Amino acid sequence: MVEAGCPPDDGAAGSVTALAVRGLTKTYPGRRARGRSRDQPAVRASDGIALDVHRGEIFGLLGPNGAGKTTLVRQLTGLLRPDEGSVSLLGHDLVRYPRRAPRLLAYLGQDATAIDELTVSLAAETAGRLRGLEAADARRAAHETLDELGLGELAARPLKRLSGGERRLAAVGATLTGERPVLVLDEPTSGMDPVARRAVWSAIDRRRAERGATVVLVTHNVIEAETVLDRVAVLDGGRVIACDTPGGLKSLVGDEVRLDLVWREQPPAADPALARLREDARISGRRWTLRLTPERARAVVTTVTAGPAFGALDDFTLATPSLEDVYLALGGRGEGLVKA
Ligand SMILES: Nc1ncnc2c1ncn2[C@@H]1O[C@H](COP(=O)(O)OP(=O)(O)OP(=O)(O)O)[C@@H](O)[C@H]1O
Repeated sequence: MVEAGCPPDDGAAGSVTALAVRGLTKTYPGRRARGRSRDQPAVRASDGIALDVHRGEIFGLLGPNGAGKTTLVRQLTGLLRPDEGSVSLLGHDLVRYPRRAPRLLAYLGQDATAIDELTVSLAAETAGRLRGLEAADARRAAHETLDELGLGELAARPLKRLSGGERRLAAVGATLTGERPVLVLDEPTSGMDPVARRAVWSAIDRRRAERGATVVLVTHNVIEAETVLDRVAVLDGGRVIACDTPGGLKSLVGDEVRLDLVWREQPPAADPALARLREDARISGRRWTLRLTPERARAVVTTVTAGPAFGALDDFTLATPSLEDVYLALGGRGEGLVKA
């Protein structure tokens, strides 16, 4: 049975709670349509969310488009008022005192157009100043962060003249300049190439390792979620449908392995073994994805590689469960979780 929430856990002995969320509920009101278009119904984007994030933890929010991740983080950062529920960050009640949030956390939203006119270095320096650094210290801190992220060469360029990935990296640079005990990052690496992504993950990890920062992070990227996060809450329809370590979540799907069969064109229709497999497969274009016990997977591989189907097969892979498999096993819609 999967818990519908991520309540206090006793797993991390001696851990201190940095963020405690209880009963968080938010409904966006519906709109009456003018003219001929249809009315927009109200959307319950947070539906009784409970979470605890420990100090020094990198905690992920994973889920498909529209699951309610951004709505949740905007409430965690004091930017959006919940209808009901509580948010306690480092002991501060952020529903009652939302203006305390900027002193406690650095937030990277989904789009950071407000700093588009600034140069990369001025954006970071300004962020440092806003976080209370003296001018010289802000300049030094900005310089260090930009170096750390490999942004030195772009320092004098205005953000609006950068590529999408570069701009996102510059926004991360501004978010990480000047210390805050908590980082809340909404898809920090979206649009970035692998080098930039690695720089971002190292920079985040360094803040946790050297300064004990707590990180709450929204991501669509399943691979990232598996490698950098200590715990993950999977959201769907405004609810936490699972919450655990990546390893703990994977154990929900038992020892099943995933078999992907990619066909050149169409698999041989007359093969009865394939007809049975087709019933169990998730089919996407030429790809069939099956979740099987290791024994059955071995038998299927033997059948398709030894039989007449082999000639029609372009590629096949066997893999241990990923968080994407967990998500599908939990009954999610299986869309919007990107593998990269
Ligand atoms: N300002 C708004 N007014 C009305 N509905 C909204 C508003 N913002 C979000 N929603 C709806 O609330 C739900 C949750 O949206 P939210 O942006 O929190 O999802 P998300 O998980 O962050 O999605 P994505 O991965 O696409 O960024 C969606 O159904 C969305 O359409």
